[in-house]
Amino acid sequence: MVWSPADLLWSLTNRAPLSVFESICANLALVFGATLVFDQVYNLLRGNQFQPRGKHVYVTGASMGLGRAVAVELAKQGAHVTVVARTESTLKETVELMKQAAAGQKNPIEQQFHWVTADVTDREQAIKALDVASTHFGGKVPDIIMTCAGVAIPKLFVEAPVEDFEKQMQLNYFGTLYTVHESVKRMVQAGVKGKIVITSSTMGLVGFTGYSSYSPTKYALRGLAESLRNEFVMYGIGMHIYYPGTMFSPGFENENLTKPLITREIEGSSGLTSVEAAKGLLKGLSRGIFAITTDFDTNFLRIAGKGVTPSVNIGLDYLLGLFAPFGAGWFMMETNMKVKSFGKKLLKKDL
Ligand SMILES: NC(=O)C1=CN([C@@H]2O[C@H](COP(=O)(O)OP(=O)(O)OC[C@H]3O[C@@H](n4cnc5c(N)ncnc54)[C@H](OP(=O)(O)O)[C@@H]3O)[C@@H](O)[C@H]2O)C=CC1
Ligand SMILES: CCCCCCCCCCCCCCCC(=O)[C@@H](N)CO
Repeated sequence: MVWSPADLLWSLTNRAPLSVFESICANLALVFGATLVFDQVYNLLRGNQFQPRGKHVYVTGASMGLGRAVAVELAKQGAHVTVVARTESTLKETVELMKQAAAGQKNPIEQQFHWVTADVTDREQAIKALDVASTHFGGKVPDIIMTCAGVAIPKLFVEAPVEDFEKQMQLNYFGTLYTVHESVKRMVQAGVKGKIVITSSTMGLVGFTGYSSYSPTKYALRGLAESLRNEFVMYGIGMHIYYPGTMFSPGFENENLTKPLITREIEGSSGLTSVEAAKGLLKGLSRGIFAITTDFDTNFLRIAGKGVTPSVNIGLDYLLGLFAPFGAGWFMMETNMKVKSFGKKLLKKDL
């Protein structure tokens, strides 16, 4: 095997040739190392792909949780931000937090912070909110749209009313769609090469007990993002999708009220604060990543189910992808076992 890159390098040391096994390992290590270096160099050459300073960013679901944290981080980075949700009082709080965050900047610019109340599941309200947000900028559509509004109502399938399925699809999918559709139409018309960032979930990459009404809404967003990423190439509009894992937010506290114990057991207790998640999301955007993750498990699931989604790091994704089936198989077996024993207790009979 003296012809392979690793063998050639090794031969420079004048030691006994590598065995076939050693050679394979060494070559894999070389590819692995090379992709890491390539990724760093590529990122350096490409530069920062997300510069919100002086841009107008429109954030839905920004009265608390992830959306609020994103808005505050953007304020720190010098963006003009319009925050949208249904509750005036908490939106005003977000505006205050943004002002405080912006005040701490090194080279502050004159920034605008606005709030608009709207129920984004109502198409007319969603469109009107965009109009209102634009009025402060001479009628110009925002440069960057980030949709964070969403809800989870975890329950066992047979205990969940059909209304739960409808409600979550209406907010998570259509609530996102209405805003994205209207804003992109305006961007195209005005020739704005903007960016769209939508929020899915780990549950947009995997499904398990308790999330039958939620997971499909987040998978739907994946389909939307995948289609639009390709379509927007013709306009120079950037499309991104964020797959957060657990975030300790007001929404999370709320969903835990209905969450079956088995669902908690499967999902575990680790998670990020909304601020950590928001920072991770913005970092992913600055690297120009299409499918953004901020935790190990979700990144693993992204790689395991990659299909024809653009890579984060081609070599690394491919290498980790070699191991993905083992992790996925393990997770599936473990989860099946957990659910089976949960079922025995619940139904008090053998399944
Ligand atoms: N927390 C988690 O563990 C995870 C969350 N996600 C997703 O991340 C996103 C943010 O989650 P999180 O921060 O926990 O959510 P929160 O419930 O904490 O916040 C949700 C935000 O959306 C707004 N909102 C809710 N309904 C509407 C509506 N009809 N119209 C307009 N705004 C609305 C809320 O404000 P108001 O009530 O005032 O309208 C609030 O600002 C969601 O899409 C969620 O599905 C994904 C993975 C994990
Ligand atoms: C090597 C093993 C790899 C497989 C790991 C799979 C782990 C799954 C953990 C799922 C955590 C759920 C997070 C999202 C929850 C969510 O979206 C709701 N909380 C919404 O608010």
